Amino acid sequence: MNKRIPVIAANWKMYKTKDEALEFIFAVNGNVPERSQVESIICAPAILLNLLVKREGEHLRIGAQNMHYADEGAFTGENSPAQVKTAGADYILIGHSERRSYFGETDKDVNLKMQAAFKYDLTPILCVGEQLADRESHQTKHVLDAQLEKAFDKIDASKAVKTIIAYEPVWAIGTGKTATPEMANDTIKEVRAKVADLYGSEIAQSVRILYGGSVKPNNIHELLKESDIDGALIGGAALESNNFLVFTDAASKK
Ligand SMILES: O=C(CO)COP(=O)(O)O
Repeated sequence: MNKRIPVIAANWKMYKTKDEALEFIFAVNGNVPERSQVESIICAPAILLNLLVKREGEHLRIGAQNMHYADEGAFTGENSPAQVKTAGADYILIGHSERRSYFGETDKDVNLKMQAAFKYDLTPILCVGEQLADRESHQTKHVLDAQLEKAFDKIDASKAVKTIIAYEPVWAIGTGKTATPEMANDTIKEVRAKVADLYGSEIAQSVRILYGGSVKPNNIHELLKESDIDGALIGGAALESNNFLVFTDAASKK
């Protein structure tokens, strides 16, 4: 089995002005580990993509947070996959729980975006996660399996293996409640088992699966010690350049 290269992805959500984005990128560029050690990614608002791409150093990469699945069309306010790609982004967040809950994104939309990502050679960071009520009623596995099955519909194995999956329990996002490292690892093992179900164990062992939800500089090390946690997708704490470097440094030691 090849070693899975850890991934640290910042999800900036709707934060940072142009000047704040520039300040961040100048602070981290040149200080992130080599890409052979860690994939360091900033998922930025679409309007900042090009600005950041122009300044990304050798080892930092830029991703978008959302796109439409259509090639083009009359969809006011949306960005197409080709626009994201030609802005220079390499990654695309798909199915973040905030997109699902505030913007009505369905599993069908998620699947169409997955297909569009591969069509335009963007690496998807596919977000899945259960609500608190799902966990309390022991439905976590059922909910995650359904999200994964639908997201990977019509995606062949050669593409699936390139997908980065982010397991983000919805109850842990922005709440300060982190899943314990053991709980996160156990659930990520279930996610990996579902990928094995869909594509076989070799592919499941190669796919990177991240944890997301209230990751902070003081819990990243514990999380990364777990066998199946291949990195993190981080919101609030990754808005600080110093923290981002703590995260990428921690991942370089995995
Ligand atoms: O939604 C998240 C990353 O996509 C997690 O956000 P927080 O790290 O702020 O909890």
